[in-house]
Amino acid sequence: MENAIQVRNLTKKYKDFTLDNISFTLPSGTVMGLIGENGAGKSTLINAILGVSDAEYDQVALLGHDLRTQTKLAKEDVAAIFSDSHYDYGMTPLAVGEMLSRFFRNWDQQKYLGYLKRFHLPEKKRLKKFSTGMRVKLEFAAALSHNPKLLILDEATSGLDPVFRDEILDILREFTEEEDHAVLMSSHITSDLDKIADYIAYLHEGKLLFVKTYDDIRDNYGIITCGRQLFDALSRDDISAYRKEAYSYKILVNDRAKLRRIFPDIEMVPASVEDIMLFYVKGEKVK
Ligand SMILES: Nc1ncnc2c1ncn2[C@@H]1O[C@H](COP(=O)(O)OP(=O)(O)OP(=O)(O)O)[C@@H](O)[C@H]1O
Repeated sequence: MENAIQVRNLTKKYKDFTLDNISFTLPSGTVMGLIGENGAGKSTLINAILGVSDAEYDQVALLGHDLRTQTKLAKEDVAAIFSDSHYDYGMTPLAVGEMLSRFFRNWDQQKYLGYLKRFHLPEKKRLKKFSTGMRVKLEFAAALSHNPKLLILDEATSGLDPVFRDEILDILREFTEEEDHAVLMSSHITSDLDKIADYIAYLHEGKLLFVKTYDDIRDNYGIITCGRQLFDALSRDDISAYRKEAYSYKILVNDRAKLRRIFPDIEMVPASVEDIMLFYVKGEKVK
């Protein structure tokens, strides 16, 4: 299987922030959710991968093409969607389609008109009269109609209502059924990622804390609630992060089965992606 995205040792420095030596791979045919608190560096990473902002790196390859030496090829089959439209607000959807048909060799006008209808977007209304959600829907219609192989979404779904978000998740699921397609999506709506992500990449304060399969997270992470005695008895290696409460500890662990073997009576529940974020941001870190 080819990789849709390959990033090796990417660093981007701002005055007060460093995106620090990021490496990861997104295999084709899969969806990766990029999570992290506000200011963690998600947009900075996405912009660097798209070549929108410059960054230092050993390698960035999109759909097998090197971003530095094969820039045009690398970007050709990539579509990026953000949380608002980047088209001129004086344009209508038809004018946007007309413009894009000249720009993209794979433009599919019938598909585009189909999406406008499906998303209830008036063909001849100017974008300035659209709501933000409608403009983002237009971005999806446009992005999907030039038949990209890699979709990169930066908080693209956050302003959308739950019904349409659900429809978009269905569309993304269909999209990645093609084995040479892939999606990288940053989102604060972790329940969406629960429904669709094959991989979760977690950025925290400019560092990539982990890239794990969703199944690994679901099957192995857990939260233990216990007193001081058990907290002290646990190996530090088994504690990802913890929170001290009035009379107990809440501990994020990443190997439920192992702890269940050692402490059969332990009070432990599975941890969601959101739980993991909360522990890393608000909890004490052991490692
Ligand atoms: N052009 C810039 N110049 C200086 N600093 C910047 C610039 N763009 C972003 N930053 C800083 O980089 C850090 C990461 O910002 P970024 O937008 O990548 O975070 P994010 O994870 O996408 O956050 P959010 O969830 O709020 O969208 C922040 O501290 C931000 O202030």
